[in-house]
Amino acid sequence: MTQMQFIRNLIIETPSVPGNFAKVAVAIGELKGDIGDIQTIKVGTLSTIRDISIQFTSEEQLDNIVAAVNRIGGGVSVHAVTDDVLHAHEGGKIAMKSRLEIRSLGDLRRVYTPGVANVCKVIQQDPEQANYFTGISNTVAIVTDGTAILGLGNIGPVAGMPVMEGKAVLFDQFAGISAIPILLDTSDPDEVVETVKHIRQGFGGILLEDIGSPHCFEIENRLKAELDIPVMHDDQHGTAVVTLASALSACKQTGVKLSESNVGQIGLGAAGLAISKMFMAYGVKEMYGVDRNQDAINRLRESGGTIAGSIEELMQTCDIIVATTGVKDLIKPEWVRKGQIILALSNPSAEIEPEIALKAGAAFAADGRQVNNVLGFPGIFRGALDAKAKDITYPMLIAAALAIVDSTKPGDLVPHPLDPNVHLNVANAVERVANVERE
Ligand SMILES: NC(=O)C1=CN([C@@H]2O[C@H](COP(=O)(O)OP(=O)(O)OC[C@H]3O[C@@H](n4cnc5c(N)ncnc54)[C@H](O)[C@@H]3O)[C@@H](O)[C@H]2O)C=CC1
Ligand SMILES: CC(=O)C(=O)O
Ligand SMILES: [Mg+2]
Repeated sequence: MTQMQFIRNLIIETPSVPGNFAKVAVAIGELKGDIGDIQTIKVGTLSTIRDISIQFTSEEQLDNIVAAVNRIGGGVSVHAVTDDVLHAHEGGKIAMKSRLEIRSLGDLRRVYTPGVANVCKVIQQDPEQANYFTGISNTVAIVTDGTAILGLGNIGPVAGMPVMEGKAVLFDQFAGISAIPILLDTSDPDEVVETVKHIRQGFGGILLEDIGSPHCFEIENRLKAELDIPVMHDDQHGTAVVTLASALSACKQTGVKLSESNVGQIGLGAAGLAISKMFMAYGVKEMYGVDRNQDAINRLRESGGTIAGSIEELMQTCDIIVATTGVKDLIKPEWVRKGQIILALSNPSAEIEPEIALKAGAAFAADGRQVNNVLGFPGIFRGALDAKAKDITYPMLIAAALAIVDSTKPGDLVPHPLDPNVHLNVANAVERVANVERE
């Protein structure tokens, strides 16, 4: 279980004289507060008010930060501490909205009875017409049992709902896909598969999310085999796509060949095993892995990977390190070798913070905020739905990874998630491959 990360906003007044905000930033930084967005709310002749988002790990740390800023004096003071994250979730983040407005009786008769009956008959006679006269083919179910919510563990599907709603927001905004969270009160593979099969006809695709290992493997394999619509466990394959892309970009920029590199994976659960398989499918010199769970180790060995004796040994052997354990600060800075590429991807807290890894000698370092499956899943589903694909295949995933590499600016590991081009490029690449596969 990771140490919790909190985010609050401090409303801070400083004199409108250069240098005062720097004092505030230093006070926050010295107490290890991580400054995020800074918004200037008001610039007066005498004083300026800013809304500063900070990330921290305990209430005590927050109290100390507030006290330190207030101690600066000379007109610097904290006016309020607000919780913008909780505020943003009030009432939930998604809602079912009508695409049509009913302004007249005529509208009512077209949208609902009696007009709608004719549309029902059209679909009854030719079920394919549902693709045109309903939103089914553009709707994805986000299915979770709540057993591996981020790195928070088995906290249940209701506690995980904010994550599912978040994924639905990303589907909508980055790919124009309607997504509906489905919270399951069972983790039994037979029951999960049966339930999803029973609801399948209302959806164009199924995204499995934060379903823990090992039951996620059986659930995904069976659903992929038994359903004729795209199914993808995002924590496995969405993450693997983005991880491969970031490793390729890092290699490109350091002149290293991925095919000649040793890659090490720490944590061989849902994300870690899929990442390892993706690297092996792409072709690396050797794929090493480590996990505290013997079954997870056996799964990597059966897939063709090599088992490292310990995390330290893996760090000594490998050029590229990926970690998905959910354990904050698991990687010690003294284990980092000069020139290594380190992707510590656990959310909400990384196995080693990028700044620490870079200071310890890494050539590239990133965490799960940057290298995040948000860069993959919206475009992968957009492409698969547009191609009317019946499955999401390995070639489609590799195409998605290469599209992410092509969308990455020189000097960066991955594109910015708000860059609409990345989602469009991923969608186009996936659709192209899906169309070729169907021919
Ligand atoms: N950045 C991103 O896009 C993504 C990040 N993740 C993160 O990866 C983490 C794991 O997620 P899942 O793979 O879904 O969970 P999981 O529960 O399936 O896998 C975690 C694995 O780590 C192993 N592990 C835990 N502590 C360990 C230790 N001290 N030493 C060695 N192995 C250890 C466990 O035995 C397990 O096999 C989470 O924190 C999640 O937020 C997951 C998906 C996407
Ligand atoms: C990003 C994500 O899917 C996770 O951390 O579980
Ligand atoms: Mg997840």
